[in-house]
Amino acid sequence: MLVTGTKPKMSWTRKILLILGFLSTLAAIALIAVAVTQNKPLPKNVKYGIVLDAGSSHTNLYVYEWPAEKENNTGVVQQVEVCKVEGPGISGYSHATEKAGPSLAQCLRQAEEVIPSKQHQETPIYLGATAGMRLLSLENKSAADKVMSSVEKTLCSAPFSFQGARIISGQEEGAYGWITINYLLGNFKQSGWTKLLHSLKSISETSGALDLGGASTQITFVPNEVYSESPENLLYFRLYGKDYIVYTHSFLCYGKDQALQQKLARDLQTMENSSLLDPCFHQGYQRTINISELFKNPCTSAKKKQFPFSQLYIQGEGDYQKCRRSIQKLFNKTNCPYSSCSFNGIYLPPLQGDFGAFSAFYFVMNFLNLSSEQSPVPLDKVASTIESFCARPWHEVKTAYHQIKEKYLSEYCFSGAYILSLLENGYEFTEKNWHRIHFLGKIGSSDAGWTLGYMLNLTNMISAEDPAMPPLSHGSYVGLMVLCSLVLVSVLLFAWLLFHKPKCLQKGIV
Ligand SMILES: Nc1ccn([C@@H]2O[C@H](COP(=O)(O)OP(=O)(O)OP(=O)(O)O)[C@@H](O)[C@H]2O)c(=O)n1
Ligand SMILES: [Ca+2]
Repeated sequence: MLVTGTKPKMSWTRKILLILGFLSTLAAIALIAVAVTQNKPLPKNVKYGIVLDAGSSHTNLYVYEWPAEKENNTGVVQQVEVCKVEGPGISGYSHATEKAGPSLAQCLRQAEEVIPSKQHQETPIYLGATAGMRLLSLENKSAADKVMSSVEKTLCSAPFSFQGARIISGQEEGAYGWITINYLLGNFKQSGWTKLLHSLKSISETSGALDLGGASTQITFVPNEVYSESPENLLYFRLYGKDYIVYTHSFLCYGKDQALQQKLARDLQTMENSSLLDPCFHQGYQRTINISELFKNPCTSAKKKQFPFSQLYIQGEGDYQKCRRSIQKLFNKTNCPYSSCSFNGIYLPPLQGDFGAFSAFYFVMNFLNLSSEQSPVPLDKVASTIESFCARPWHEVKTAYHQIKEKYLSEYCFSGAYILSLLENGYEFTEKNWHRIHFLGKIGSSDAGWTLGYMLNLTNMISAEDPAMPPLSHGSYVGLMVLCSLVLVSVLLFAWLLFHKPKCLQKGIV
């Protein structure tokens, strides 16, 4: 048979099928291209901010950075640099006030290196002074003013945008510490599905904050119910569309250095000679203290009296139980004008939720290996560890930890005992809720402390209202759209093939 040269004519259905196939491939390619280009990282537009934490024992300078376009989101600001200022805290310059400012110069230079020079002018710089300066203001207001002027002068001459140097209140210190840790832990983040879940279950837990400095200590948390017994301890916040009623109290003179001074001032009251056998220091440890210096301080001045000696000679005894008993006397639990108190007649509502304990709480517990989150140490084990540490003779401790500064090392026994007294006797944490305290130094790359919260607040980076976020991020939205479109096209194609079997797929077609 003769085969003609004409090709078999393509049927209409086959043509449509081919066009549909072509179009759906094109659509799939377009969708994928859009998804890829849309999610390509934009050139980094970073902003910086600097906060100096002028604490009683030392000053730290922190540099924070965040993506400019996301500055009102929660959890986007992170610490990129910390610089420890050499020498004492600024309150230690009361006898040479003009030297307080220049002491910050080295860290300011370090900040200049971290931040690109074209952004120096727009970078805000803040200094907040805490309990050391609060005490100096009480003891010698004019010296305190001169110290603040000196640091202000130095910060003004730095190439950054100076936003103020001030002594912050204990309430602010507590509140900003609480904001910092909850911001870093993502507890304010309530967008999309988590928000829905939270509103269904009405859960919106924040973490309490425990800060222990050299001169003051703060406790801040959201109580279970609104107790209006002591309004001065309550703060009202609206953050990311949610209201918070926060309890806070700052105990001036109950930082760990001032607590030691208070203890020594008490011990002196009953001494007949200048030598003190101190159970809170290791056996074999010796220290000499100038008595007039000890009583200059507002935390001890009420106990000032005439002594027949001018120096106090401390001899370590290394007896934890005795040490705890002597520290206990610092917490007056006898009268409470409210339904419940911590100590010294200060209102404390029932403890609620988890607590992040930072600064010296962390330094001390971390040194004693008692801060592990993986294997939390129960309260009785914590006490026995501190007891055995206190019982070790000083020469042995010094050899074992020769790399640690003697000032810190010699006081870890006292500090461990003081922390347990403050938490157990002061705030009444028990064996039952001890596991709710988490000793933390950093959260991610940022130090736990009041500075980040302070900057977030002053730069208006925390919005009062929820930034009305869609339930899905942009990337997940595009990805999901691509996936759904592909599934839809395939299903349609398959269905069409099934019900309108084109001739080309039918048997017998050549
Ligand atoms: N590795 C470290 C670092 C500090 N410290 C001690 O921790 C206390 C200070 O802690 P910090 O939080 O830095 O206090 P300040 O901010 O200086 O004091 P305040 O907040 O009261 O103004 C001081 O007694 C210091 O000697 C310590 O034992 N071990
Ligand atoms: Ca501090």
